[in-house]
Amino acid sequence: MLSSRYSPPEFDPYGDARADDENVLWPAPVAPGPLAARISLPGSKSLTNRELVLAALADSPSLLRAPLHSRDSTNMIEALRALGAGIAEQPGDSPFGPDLLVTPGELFGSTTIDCGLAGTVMRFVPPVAGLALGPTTFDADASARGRPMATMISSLRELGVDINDDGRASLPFTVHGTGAIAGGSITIDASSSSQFVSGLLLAAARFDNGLRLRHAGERLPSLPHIEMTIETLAARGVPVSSPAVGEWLVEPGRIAGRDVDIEPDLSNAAPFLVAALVAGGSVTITGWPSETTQVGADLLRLLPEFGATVSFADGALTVTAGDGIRAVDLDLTTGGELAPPLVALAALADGPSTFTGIGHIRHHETDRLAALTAEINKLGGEVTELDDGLRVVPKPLHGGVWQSYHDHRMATAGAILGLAVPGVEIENVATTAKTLPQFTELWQQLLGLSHDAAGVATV
Ligand SMILES: O=C(O)C1=C[C@@H](OP(=O)(O)O)[C@@H](O)[C@H](O)C1
Ligand SMILES: C=C(OP(=O)(O)O)C(=O)O
Repeated sequence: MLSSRYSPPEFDPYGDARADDENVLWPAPVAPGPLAARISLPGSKSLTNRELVLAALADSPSLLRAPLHSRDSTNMIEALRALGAGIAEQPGDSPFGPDLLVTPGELFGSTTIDCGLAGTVMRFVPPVAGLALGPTTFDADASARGRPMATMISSLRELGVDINDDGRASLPFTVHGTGAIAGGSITIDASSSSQFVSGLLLAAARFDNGLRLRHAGERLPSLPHIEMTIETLAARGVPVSSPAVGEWLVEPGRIAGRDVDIEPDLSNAAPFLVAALVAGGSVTITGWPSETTQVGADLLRLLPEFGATVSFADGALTVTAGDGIRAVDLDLTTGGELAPPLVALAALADGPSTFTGIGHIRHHETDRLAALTAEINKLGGEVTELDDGLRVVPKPLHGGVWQSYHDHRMATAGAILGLAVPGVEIENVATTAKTLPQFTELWQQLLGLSHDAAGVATV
């Protein structure tokens, strides 16, 4: 029997309960044998939060079917409600929570918005607040206050929005909305996050003069997420043209309401699929879209590099283990959010691996390069930070406490190692509620385990 220090968090996705609990250790279960699992996952964070913003800015109501219900989506819903959007639950077909009917309303400020830990809330909502009448103050969890915001603050100022940040160029700050944003032509440096580009594009059709946005910087990470923004806009009748690489043009115009099915979160599929390589056997994720802009689709290309076989049939993706885990040399510029599970996998591979193109993940929920290095090395591993990545040399690992740093993907990366390494205990596994409040239950389902009333895994 596993330790009994963990009991499942009581997370109310619509309440203001803080999911994080730093004083709890969750004993990560060791895989009891090769897997034969079929798992369904809740909706995509990136799609849900884009569709919520677009629905709030649209000119008629939208129905979001099978949206994500998690801390990030709750923060987004509360933010948009506070600014005047009507968002009501409606029974739907998803086992993970109700559909959402969004009725756009006149936008008013005079409110405070809690971004929690959500990059999508802190980067997508300030332009909406600029379109609202009255001041809107933005703040976030202490651990997220340091995430880069300077590009968004200076962009909005250049587009004609008054922002008071007391000279910090970071959270907290107040957007003094006047009900309109002039818009125009600006050049930004989005090297630290693609979300600056997405946040500006999502609201740009509502700017008086639209937006000509140019990125001039060392690098542009997470391009699939920008593609996702462009595609969700196109589906609502807003064309985004790209006259040159790193340049986007949005004419002023209406944003249409629409009913939309939210795809399952393919980035949250990563730890479950990776588990097949660690434990052996196979893992199937249901509802896998045949076409998508989600970067999780890259797993079809990436997991075979580690030795897996990937097959797609009847709308489900199956990953089957090969002989062992192969070392890799990967540039993850486009898919930085996939790095934590893949790095954990590499720590169990048959030779040294290198990951590059991910300098920007130092600015995710935590400095993920430092956090992965510290935690894997604490278990006996040998990970070295590079300028823009990590070098991972597999070593025999031992159990120990794995810190999560308020980072859902750090918590799930620890769970991956725990499949193979007895005695790994995850601090604050509840932080997975950021995008997957059902993580521990689904992980037990993955392993064919059940849990008792106290949430302790049993075979
Ligand atoms: O727009 C989005 O939904 C996201 C963009 C990416 O951000 P960065 O470009 O900051 O990596 C990604 O890592 C994040 O999880 C979600
Ligand atoms: C970087 C991530 O989140 P956020 O949307 O808060 O940036 C992530 O989910 O990996």
